[in-house]
Amino acid sequence: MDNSFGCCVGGKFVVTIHETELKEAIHLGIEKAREQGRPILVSEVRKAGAIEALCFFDSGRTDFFGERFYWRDPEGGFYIAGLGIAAQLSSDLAEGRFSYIGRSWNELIQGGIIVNPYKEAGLGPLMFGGFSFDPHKQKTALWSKYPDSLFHIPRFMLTVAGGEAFLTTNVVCTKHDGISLFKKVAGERESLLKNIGTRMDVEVPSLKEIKEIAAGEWKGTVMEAVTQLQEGPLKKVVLARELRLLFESEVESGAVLGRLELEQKASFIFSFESGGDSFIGASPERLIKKRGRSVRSACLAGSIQRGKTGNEDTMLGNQLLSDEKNLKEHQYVVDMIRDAMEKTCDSVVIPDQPQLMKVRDIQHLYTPVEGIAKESSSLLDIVERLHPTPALGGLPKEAAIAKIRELETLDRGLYAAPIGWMDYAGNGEFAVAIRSGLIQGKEASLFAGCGVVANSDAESEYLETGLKFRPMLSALGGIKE
Ligand SMILES: C=C(O[C@H]1C=CC=C(C(=O)O)[C@@H]1O)C(=O)O
Ligand SMILES: [Mg+2]
Repeated sequence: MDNSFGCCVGGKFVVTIHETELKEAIHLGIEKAREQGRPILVSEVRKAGAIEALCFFDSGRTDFFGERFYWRDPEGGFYIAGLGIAAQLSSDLAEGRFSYIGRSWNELIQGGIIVNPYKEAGLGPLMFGGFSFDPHKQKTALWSKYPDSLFHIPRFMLTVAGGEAFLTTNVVCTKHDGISLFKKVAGERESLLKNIGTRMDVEVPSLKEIKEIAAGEWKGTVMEAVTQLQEGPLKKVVLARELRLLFESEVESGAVLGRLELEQKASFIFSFESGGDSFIGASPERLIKKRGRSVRSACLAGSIQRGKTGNEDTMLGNQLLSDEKNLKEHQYVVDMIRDAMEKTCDSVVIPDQPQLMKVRDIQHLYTPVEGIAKESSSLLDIVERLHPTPALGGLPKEAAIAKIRELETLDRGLYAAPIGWMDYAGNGEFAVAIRSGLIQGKEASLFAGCGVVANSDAESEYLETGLKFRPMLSALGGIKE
């Protein structure tokens, strides 16, 4: 199989650099840091010519390995790629973690010097990262590189929006810095931009082995959950399992992202590196998008396979639209999201009936949600209200999380959790990090779960999780077609 993907087209990229603005801004930043006795964030945005986001990501492969992130939205027109860490917000707090990160972010950007003449969201100072699924769950070594809340403010970031590319440079100035800080950052930027467009094709290495982690035990857990769901008061609980993959050599996330981009056109594509590990995925599920006060969310739950022919696919879709078990699984999500959105929004619009969302490997029941957020509701306030929706946790929320903590052997880490970004104006977007995996050198863990309700069948749920592994398995060369 040919696993190679070229990512840069056109060969030559010209980026015009006017250093004066960054130089002046850093100079001012250092002065301000001395006056105020605290660090000052400096951020400069400029147009970047025709650079592809994945190309930019790949060009940081050596110098910024372990400090990169990548994001593409499902509409396909918006990309961000970050290299290096200008600042980091992290915490293992379990209670109040969303507001802690929100406060830390506001402190960091407060009084910052921002040179950004453009109107687009996702430029200038921006934090990218995520929150673990359940900060109360006992941690294992699997997720040791990711604190429960982890956000990076990149040194360099490429944003592609509305067909144009923008380069952001972020620097935190302290009272101890001098003008050598500018020289250092400008030098890094110059060598970064020189590297773009000269990358070699990267390949996903051969897959040696796929280990199913405790599949039999997992089915037993589903049956146990079904018994408890029949007794009430729990209505739904989402249970997940893991595959562990072994490769011939180290997996380069740029190669995996290239394949996900081609294969999963209707999904969010993301990657978030920390300490040498890389959390990566292709999620079809939006948690929340915010632009100004306009917000969008999605109810996504209830699943069936894709058909081999157009007719079969339509038939399966119709079957899903009228299947009692899946409709129930879906309705719990709609009810909870409506409630969470009504608490944080002035108005909310949700259609009465679900429609189908078809992605390459699976089809889902899908209900879009739109609203106007209250003046006082920040993006993170809404994330906190929504996470986890019953598509990832269950219903009632707290009881379901506690049940997962008790029954599931998997350490979910960032799987099924909010991953995304927020800029300095409060715009941003979080997806639910499903159809995902954690790459660790020559190994990777993949995760998939399913909504268990009182009339679930363990074998069908097992097969459904099999479908949900496919996006990552395929990108990693684990599906021979
Ligand atoms: C928990 C996952 O999917 C959720 C999203 C869509 C459909 C789901 C379902 O039908 O069970 C799940 O709730 C996963 O992919 O790991
Ligand atoms: Mg399901």
